[in-house]
Amino acid sequence: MSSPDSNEPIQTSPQPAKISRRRLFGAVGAGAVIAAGAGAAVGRLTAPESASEYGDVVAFHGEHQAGIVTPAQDRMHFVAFDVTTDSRDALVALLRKWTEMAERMTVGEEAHPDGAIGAGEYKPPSDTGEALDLDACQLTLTIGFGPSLFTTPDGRDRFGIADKRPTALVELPKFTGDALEPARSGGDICIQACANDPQVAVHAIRNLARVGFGTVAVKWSQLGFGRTSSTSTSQTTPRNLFGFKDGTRNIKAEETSTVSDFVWVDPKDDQPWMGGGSYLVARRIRMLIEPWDRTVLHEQERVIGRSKGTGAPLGQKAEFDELDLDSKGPRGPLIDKDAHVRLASKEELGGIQILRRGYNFTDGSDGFGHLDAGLFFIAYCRDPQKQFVPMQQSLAHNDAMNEYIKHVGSALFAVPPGVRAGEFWGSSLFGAPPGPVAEAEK
Ligand SMILES: C=CC1=C(C)c2cc3[nH]c(cc4nc(cc5[nH]c(cc1n2)c(C)c5CCC(=O)O)C(CCC(=O)O)=C4C)c(C)c3C=C
Ligand SMILES: [Fe+2]
Repeated sequence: MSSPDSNEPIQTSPQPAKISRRRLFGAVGAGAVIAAGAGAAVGRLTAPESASEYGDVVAFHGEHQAGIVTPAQDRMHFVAFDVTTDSRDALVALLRKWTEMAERMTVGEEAHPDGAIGAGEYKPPSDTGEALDLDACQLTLTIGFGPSLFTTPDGRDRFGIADKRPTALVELPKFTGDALEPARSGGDICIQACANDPQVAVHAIRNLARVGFGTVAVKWSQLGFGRTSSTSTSQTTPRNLFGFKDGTRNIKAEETSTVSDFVWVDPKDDQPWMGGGSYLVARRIRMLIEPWDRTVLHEQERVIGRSKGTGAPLGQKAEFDELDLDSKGPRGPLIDKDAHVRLASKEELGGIQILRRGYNFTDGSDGFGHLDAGLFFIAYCRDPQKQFVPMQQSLAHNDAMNEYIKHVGSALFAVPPGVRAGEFWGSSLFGAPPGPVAEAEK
């Protein structure tokens, strides 16, 4: 068992008991107590491989927010909000309330104590109810703050935090080939919900959005399935919608010094309130599935730079063999000059790395008979301007994959450090002392 203040992944019992929201209903309070009381796991090294493990709980409290290096779950619901008030007090009250709700939902409780049925027949229920009977399913909720929260596009400092905006938190530059849709880009606040059951992730976002009425409005949201990265060495590498293993050379939680160098912000980097936090880059990348599906296997593998079956780098045998960027094959370099893995590799980028945590998406078809599908790319980095930007510049200019993809949405958020008992999401930014959650409207 981990301490309640740690969200470091830890080894847990192999078969944690299933916990039902109903059984938990009204029985216990804080996450740690629930985890212990129900015999559930608090964080784990291995990804769940079956429904029987869906009772797992990932600790909400800790030095860092959960949902970054904690093992990537199978499903995601991501939302970006606009803040619709100019009142700092209203915003802080909402962040406090959201924190309290997140503490509850991540251990499998209803969003509020009286929940879906407890407030009586003559009040709208304070929990929407669709996750009743479902377990925590490793739900993680991760919050981030966009550049526009600090200064509005017309230059206003609505919440008195303009001087706390980190230098790294500026809009991403336009990259070659970008076809960004404003309605799928930006946002003042984001919340990433990941879980092993889509209904649990959707329930969490729905209930957070619901209590935000009058303070925030949903700007855009995205559902994702089939994680496209591993964030732990114990997870098998999943496949993306091009059919390739994705995440083989991702940063893994167990590589602690790489994680410190490339994921967590040091308090001395810039703004001390961001110490222990990170930056989240989100890109909705449409994958042009039909042309890809008509492309011969040899070309698909050349574009990626890896074998489709094994995931091995071209010229190698096994998935985790080293990339050989120097050797020549019969028709030129083993891994082409414009292969995706070459251009995104630390070897070609002066040592730069990022932590990827994206999801596949399919949003029906586009009206022309084409699948509207792709990769909802999420990266966490210590400084997006020094990591994501040069990497994406290199890919945007030269990547052979560009023929088959289109970036249609983009956003950047500062992800504050983790929450400790008595704190709330963003308390290091807003400097407000710990206190009870204001009883806001339900
Ligand atoms: C700016 C960063 C990246 C974007 C955008 C991106 C899009 C993208 N990637 C794939 C599929 C694969 N990517 C793979 C490796 C890989 N990709 C990035 C970065 C971006 N990808 C990095 C840093 C790496 C690792 C490079 C290395 O060091 O080897 C792979 C290979 C397997 C792996 O290592 O993960 C695949 C496959 C798609 C389909 C896509 C956009 C739709
Ligand atoms: Fe990639």
